[in-house]
Amino acid sequence: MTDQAHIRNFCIIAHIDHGKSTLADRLLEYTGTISSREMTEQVLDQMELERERGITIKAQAVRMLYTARNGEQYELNLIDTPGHVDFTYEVSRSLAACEGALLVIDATQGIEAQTLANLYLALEADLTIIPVINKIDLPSADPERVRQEVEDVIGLPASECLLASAKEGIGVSEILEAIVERIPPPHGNLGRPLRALVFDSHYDSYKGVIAYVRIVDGSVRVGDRIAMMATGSVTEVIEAGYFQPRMVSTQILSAGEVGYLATGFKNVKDCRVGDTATVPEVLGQIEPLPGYKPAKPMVFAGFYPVDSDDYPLLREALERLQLNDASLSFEPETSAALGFGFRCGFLGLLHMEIIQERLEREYGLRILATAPNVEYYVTKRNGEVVKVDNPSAFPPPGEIEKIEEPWVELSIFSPARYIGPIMELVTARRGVFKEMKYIEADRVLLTYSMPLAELIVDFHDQLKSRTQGYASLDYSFAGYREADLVKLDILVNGQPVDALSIIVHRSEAYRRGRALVEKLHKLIPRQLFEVPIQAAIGSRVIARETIKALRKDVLAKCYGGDVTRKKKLLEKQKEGKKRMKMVGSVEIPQEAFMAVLSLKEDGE
Ligand SMILES: Nc1nc2c(ncn2[C@@H]2O[C@H](COP(=O)(O)OP(=O)(O)OP(=O)(O)O)[C@@H](O)[C@H]2O)c(=O)[nH]1
Repeated sequence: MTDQAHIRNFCIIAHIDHGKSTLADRLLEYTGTISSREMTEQVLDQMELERERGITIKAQAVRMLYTARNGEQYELNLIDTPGHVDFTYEVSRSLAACEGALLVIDATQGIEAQTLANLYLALEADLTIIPVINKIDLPSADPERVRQEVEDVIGLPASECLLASAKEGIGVSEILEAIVERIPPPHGNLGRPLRALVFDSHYDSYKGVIAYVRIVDGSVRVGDRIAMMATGSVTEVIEAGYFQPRMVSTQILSAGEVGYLATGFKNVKDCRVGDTATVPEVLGQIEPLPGYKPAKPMVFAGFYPVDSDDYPLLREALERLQLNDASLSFEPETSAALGFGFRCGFLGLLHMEIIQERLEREYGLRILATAPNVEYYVTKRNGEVVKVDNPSAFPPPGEIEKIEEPWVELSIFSPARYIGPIMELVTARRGVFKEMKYIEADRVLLTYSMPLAELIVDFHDQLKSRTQGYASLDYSFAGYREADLVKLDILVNGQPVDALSIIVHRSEAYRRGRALVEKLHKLIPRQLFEVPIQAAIGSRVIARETIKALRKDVLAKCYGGDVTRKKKLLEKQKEGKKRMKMVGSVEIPQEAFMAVLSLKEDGE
């Protein structure tokens, strides 16, 4: 147990790729927490997937011991924060466990959308900010320009910026000194009943749910009974400790400290991020720590096993992933076209991709995913309000009084020369311009409101391609607004394919219907008979294409001679079949279900 005056709790916030993980590694190395021999590429990014994608998904905490220039030893707790907009809430809870933050900015790039988004979160949490200008070793680094940016945009004195190269280890000891000198120690009340903030949790098959906690008041010992204030769940602490970076168990964690508690809970739902752990005796008598929000999925998609025998396995896999991920939701759904599957809810598109990849990689499942959509509030003529997270479940048009859809507030950072193309893109997506601010002579911050549904349809890729990769973006949920939306149905061979239905703005319906039908015409392979593809609103067909019947046998062109070639062709066909679904008598490939996602490319 360390006295609070000798504890510093901090995190590192940065835009993606500005060097957060590399700097964390250097700090661990410099403080001897981990020797360079033990050093794996990036200690804090544990999951294989994270490493491959170069992003951090789960927040973690590492304790370092550092002897400062004043001769005293400090316990420095570094809390890692997730680096993607889908995980803003998790970031905010990690920040709430700290008193200070290193704000890492790439000396060649300057401030980006997430630099600011994270900074605002840190300021909301009242953190002391230490700006660190990283990558000064690069020839294109311009630390003076970034220093000025920090002063002009963020409002911190340019003189407070530290210069560093995480890669070369330059500036690391100055950063550690600044952490001790500038970040205030925690001021918890040791004499009060326990209040501990859960800033992350994960499920361990031996120890149950491991909660990552910041002890705000009081203390907790192994064997103590604890209660979660939001969920009301009660358990006994099986083990307590901290990460260095491996788990080190201790008997007690006390006010100001950061560590883990093995709770024995069987599901992270009992121990949610943002909840407050206390002692059961005071439940209902003391205030929980502020800021708890139950995770709310924003993006929904149907997941169907390609092989319908895999349905029970898919359920089991989703259940297991959910043990570890309270923001993943799923419930069974049946599609006339795709059979039995699940409607899953995610925080955002990246979250969805991660889950799909894990199902395939860790559970060997082949999944057919429908195009993602948002959740609508539909008010019916009879006054009833229904939440609809699946386009095929939309009430018939005659029953609908009004429809509301989620909006986001969007900020985009870009060189000024791309303002035109960005404006065009956002306007085409029903975005509403709010504000433009010049950061420097040639860089702007543009703010818009936009429907979330428009953002999840390849917006990010479009933005990148229109700005040659220079623009960065961030968004936050900004409530529901009424919209004139219609359901677009797709009929293949005269049969409506429920999993291909999408919700679109009325003014866009014709264009989108046309584009979708054309795309499907290219994606659905020819069959032995003619297949009409139609787009319809209600019973009105607005677009049609016809896939001609297949006449020749694929093998015919091999003239029977080349056996290896024949084999290859058959292999290829088999490969293609893997992700096909028979819908009525027509085979539809996975790409067809995702076609709606890339529709805008051609249209705009
Ligand atoms: N030249 C140079 N490269 C650096 C420096 N710091 C980090 N990098 C490189 O920049 C890239 C991104 O660094 P990371 O540490 O993974 O960045 P990050 O901010 O953790 O990225 P996310 O985990 O995606 O948020 C890597 O290729 C690093 O090797 C530096 O000081 N100098």
